[in-house]
Order: sequence, then C-alpha cells, then structure tokens
Amino acid sequence: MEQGRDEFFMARCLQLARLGAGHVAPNPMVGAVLVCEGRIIGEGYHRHYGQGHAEVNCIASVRTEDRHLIPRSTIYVSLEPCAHHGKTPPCADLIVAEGIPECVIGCIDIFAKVAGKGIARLEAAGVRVKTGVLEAECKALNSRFFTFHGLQRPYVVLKWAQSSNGFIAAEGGRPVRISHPVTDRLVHKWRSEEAAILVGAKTAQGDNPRLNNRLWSGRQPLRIIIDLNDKVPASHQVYDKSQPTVFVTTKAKPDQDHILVDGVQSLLPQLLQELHARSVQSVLVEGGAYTLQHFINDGLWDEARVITGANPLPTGVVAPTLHGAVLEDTLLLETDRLFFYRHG
Ligand SMILES: NC(=O)C1=CN([C@@H]2O[C@H](COP(=O)(O)OP(=O)(O)OC[C@H]3O[C@@H](n4cnc5c(N)ncnc54)[C@H](OP(=O)(O)O)[C@@H]3O)[C@@H](O)[C@H]2O)C=CC1
Ligand SMILES: Nc1c(N[C@@H]2O[C@H](COP(=O)(O)O)[C@@H](O)[C@H]2O)[nH]c(=O)[nH]c1=O
Ligand SMILES: [Zn+2]
Repeated sequence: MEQGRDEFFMARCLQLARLGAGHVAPNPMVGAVLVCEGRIIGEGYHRHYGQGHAEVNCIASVRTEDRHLIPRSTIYVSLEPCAHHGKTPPCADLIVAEGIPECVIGCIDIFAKVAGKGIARLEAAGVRVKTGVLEAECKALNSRFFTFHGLQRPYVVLKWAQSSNGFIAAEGGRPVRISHPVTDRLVHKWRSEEAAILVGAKTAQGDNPRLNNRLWSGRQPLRIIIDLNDKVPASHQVYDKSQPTVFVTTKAKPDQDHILVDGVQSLLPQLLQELHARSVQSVLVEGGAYTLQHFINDGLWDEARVITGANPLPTGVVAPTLHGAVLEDTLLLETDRLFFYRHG
C-alpha cells in the first residue's frame, strides 16, 4: 500500500526520536515535525533526560521567516503531547499557545499523568487531533517505557551464548568463550542500552565476571547479582565498586546495596517489583542457565537473544529452553549465528 502523507511525516518523527537513544531514559524517545502545506518548517526530538521535549525543540527550530506559518501548520508527534508540569511545562499548552490548529499523534502516552489528558487539553482548546498513525511502530520504539509503565516491571532481555550443540559452559560449569570477538562488541553495546545486567550466584562465583561495558561507548549498567546465601566471595570483581551493584539476598548485607527477598518462592516477581520501585526500566539477563530458565518459566521476559557459536562442546551446562518464543530476526556475524526472539 502506498504510504500516506501522515505516515510519511510520522516516519520522520520516528527517525528523529531515535536520535535520543541512550540519552533520554527513563523518558521515552519522542520526535516531532511541523508541516505547512506539505513542507517541513520545524523538526525536533527529546535530546536529553530532563531537557526540552520534542515539541518544544521542534517549534523552537522554525526559522524567523517561517514563524508566521505556525498557525497554519500541522504538528506531528510520535507520542501524545504531555499535559503535566514535569521537568518542563506541558507541551499541549505550548501547541495551543502557538495557535497550531492540528496535531497528528503516533500513540497515546501510557504514563498515568499524561494518558489521554494531553489529547483532551488539545481538543478542549479546539485543536483537531488525529491519533494512531504508525501506532505499532511508535509503541515498539519505546517498548521499555511501555512495559515499565504498563506491566509495572522492567523490560527483560534474556541473552546467552551457546555452542553449536547447545551448551553454555563446559563440563562441571567451567566457563568457555563461545562467541566471536565481534559479537562480544555487540553484546557490550547491548549492555550499554539496558539499565541493568543480571546474573545468578553460580555465574558470579565461577566466572568472576566484570559485567561492564568496555568494548562499546556509552553508559554502564547497574549490576544485579542473585546471591541468596552470600556465596560469592567478596574478593570477586562484582564487589569492586567500579559501578553500581546490588545483591539480591535473604540476609541483609550492611555494607552493600541489596534487595531483601523472603526466599525462592516468587523470587523474580518480588525482585522485579523492587526494581520497578527503583525506576530500573530494563534488565539484560546474561545467565546462567538456572537463572535464565526461571525467567522463562515465570513468563517474565520480553526478548531473547541467542548467540550460537561455530564449535561444539563434548558436554557441559545445557542451554535454557525457550517457551512461547517467536523468532523475529537472525544475523550472521563472523562465525556466529544470532537469533532474536520476542515473547509471543
Ligand atoms: N555462555 C553463556 O552465555 C553463559 C554461560 N554461563 C555459565 O553458566 C554456568 C552457571 O549457570 P548455572 O549453574 O545455571 O547457575 P546460575 O549462574 O544461573 O546461578 C544459579 C544460582 O543463582 C541463584 N538463583 C538465580 N535465580 C534464582 C531464582 N529465580 N530462584 C532462586 N535462586 C536463584 C541460586 O543460587 P543461591 O540460592 O545460592 O543464591 C542458584 O543456584 C557457569 O558455568 C557459567 O560459565 C553463565 C552465563 C552466560
Ligand atoms: N561465555 C560467554 C558469555 N558469558 C557471559 O559473560 C560474562 C562475562 O562477562 P565479562 O567478565 O564482563 O566479560 C559471563 O559471566 C557470562 O554471563 N557471553 C558471551 O556473549 N559469549 C560467551 O562466549
Ligand atoms: Zn512534553
């Protein structure tokens, strides 16, 4: 089907919104364009957390000689304009104050202080509002934000590397490098993109991992270690204070940031509830098999990324088994095959 005019301009909003990736979380990425008689006269996106919203930057970008066109223009925004006084004044009020007669919206904001209220303000002031243009794409762009507010838990990405015959470690849990160094760079990019990284006690104990982002630019994730019985030695790297780290435990740890749980019964729902309370919007779960399988069996995951290396292992720790997974994409990276699943 030929792309319509609204879809064309909304696609541009999405392109702009993506430029905020890595800088706006836990806010959503948002893009806006202002169009007069088919010509874009202003463009903007949310660049940095706490700074101007897409609509503000879009309107501010209009050249002096085009400003008289604003009251004859349509503003396109990938997310419903806000209606609340947050770190900036409401964008719905700005649209009204600028005399913009029409607003085309990608998707409704799920955030309770906005949800539907931005549209109501616009309509009450006589602005014509159209919603749902490229809605699925606009929601998918901010899947972490929508999961966090909609399901009241972080967005969960599972990730592991397995040998060509399905083992994630060698016999007795001896750690092995499975993925290609080029894939490792991509994995570190993934680490930079999520708010937190999580492993189980046996991985923290046996691998002595750093769980940081050192092969890509950008931020470091919060490290989360499930170590209910305090088995990981304090000499291990997860204790090195090089980045924020929280231990999930049944006994208080006075010198460490920790999350207290009351045992293994419903451990993951308890943990995710606490992470939501701490505003952790997403978690990359790197393993091991036991930990990953618990997330899978509890249905508490959104994406899984499985790296299959070129070589087999004679035996070892068996990779987790996914249930309800929909294969979305595959990628050949050097000698690795990458499989991208979403939870169906
Ligand atoms: N190739 C790869 O991608 C990866 C490979 N690995 C490999 O995996 C192996 C370790 O995996 P595995 O043996 O499965 O162990 P895990 O690393 O998954 O650790 C399991 C332990 O974590 C705690 N735990 C985690 N989740 C829960 C839960 N939901 N409920 C209760 N306790 C929980 C428990 O310890 P406790 O009760 O003591 O707290 C449990 O015994 C290592 O050999 C490592 O090298 C690890 C990561 C990735
Ligand atoms: N072996 C293996 C992975 N293992 C994961 O990486 C952790 C080590 O992290 P770090 O110490 O920061 O390098 C380790 O504990 C486990 O969670 N990952 C992969 O992408 N490919 C691999 O082949
Ligand atoms: Zn706003």
